Amino acid sequence: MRIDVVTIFPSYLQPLREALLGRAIDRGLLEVAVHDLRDWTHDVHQAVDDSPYGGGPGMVMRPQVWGEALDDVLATPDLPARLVVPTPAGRPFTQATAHAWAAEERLVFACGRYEGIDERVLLDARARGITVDEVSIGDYVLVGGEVAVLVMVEAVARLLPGVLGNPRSAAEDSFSDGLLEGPSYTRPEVWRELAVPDVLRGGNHAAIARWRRDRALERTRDRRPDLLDALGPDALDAADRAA
Ligand SMILES: CC(C)N1CCN(Cc2ccc(Cn3ccc4ccc(-c5n[nH]c(N)c5C#N)cc43)cc2)CC1
Repeated sequence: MRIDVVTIFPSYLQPLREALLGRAIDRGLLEVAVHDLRDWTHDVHQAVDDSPYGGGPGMVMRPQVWGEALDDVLATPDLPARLVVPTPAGRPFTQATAHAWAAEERLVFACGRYEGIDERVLLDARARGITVDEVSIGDYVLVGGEVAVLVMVEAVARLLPGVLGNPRSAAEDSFSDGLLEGPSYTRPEVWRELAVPDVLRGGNHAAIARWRRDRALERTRDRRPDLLDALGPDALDAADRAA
C-alpha cells in the first residue's frame, strides 16, 4: 500500500517511521510519502489560509494551494487513490473502515488546520472522479488532521499482511467479533497479592474460551452497551448471564 499525506506540519507524521510501522516501511510492506503543503504556495509568506466568507471565528485553508497540491499528489492514473479528509464533521472512522481501506492500493490523506479546508477542494476532487471520504476519529475536537491521520494509518497498516508479527492479533481484535476484549494476564502468577484467575492456569481450553467470552460480554455490557445492542437481544442476555 502507498500512503501519501499532505500537511503544513510534515514533522507531525514522523512517528509513522518508528517501531512497527517503521519496520513495515523498511520491509516494503508499506510506502509512506509526506508532502509539505507550503511547497505549492507561490507567495513570499507561503500563505495557506484566509478569512472565512460569511464571517465567523478562525481561518479557512485556501482552495488554490490545496488544488495544486492534490493535482500533483493524485496525478497517478495507474494507481487509483482514495482521498481521506479528517474533519470533526466526518463520518465515524471505525474498525470496519480500517478493514475496508486496508484493501486499497493507495490512500491520500489531506490534513487540514485552522477551521478546515475550503469545501470546493472536496467538490472539485469528487467532480474529477476521486473518491473522497470525510471522516472523524471521535466526538472531540482536535487542532488539525495530523493526529487523526496517525491514528487511521496505524489502524489500517496493522491489518496489512505481514505487518503484525502474529496475524491472529488482528483477527482477535476488539470489535472483530463485535465485543471488547476481556482482561489479559502474564507472569508472575501472583503480583502484589493479586493472583491470575485459576481458569487461565488450568489448561482447559474450552473453559478458558468460555471465561474469556464471558469477561468480554461483561466488559462490553458495562462499557459499550451500544455494541451489545448492535449484536441483538441474545448478546445482552448472554452478558447478563456472564456477570
Ligand atoms: C464555522 C465555525 C462556526 N465552525 C466552528 C466549529 N469548527 C469546528 C472545527 C474545530 C476545529 C477544527 C480544527 N481542525 C482543522 C482540521 C481538522 C481535521 C480534523 C479535526 C478533528 N477534530 N476532532 C476530530 N475527531 C477530528 C478528526 N478526524 C480537526 C481539525 C476544525 C473545525 C468548524 C467551523
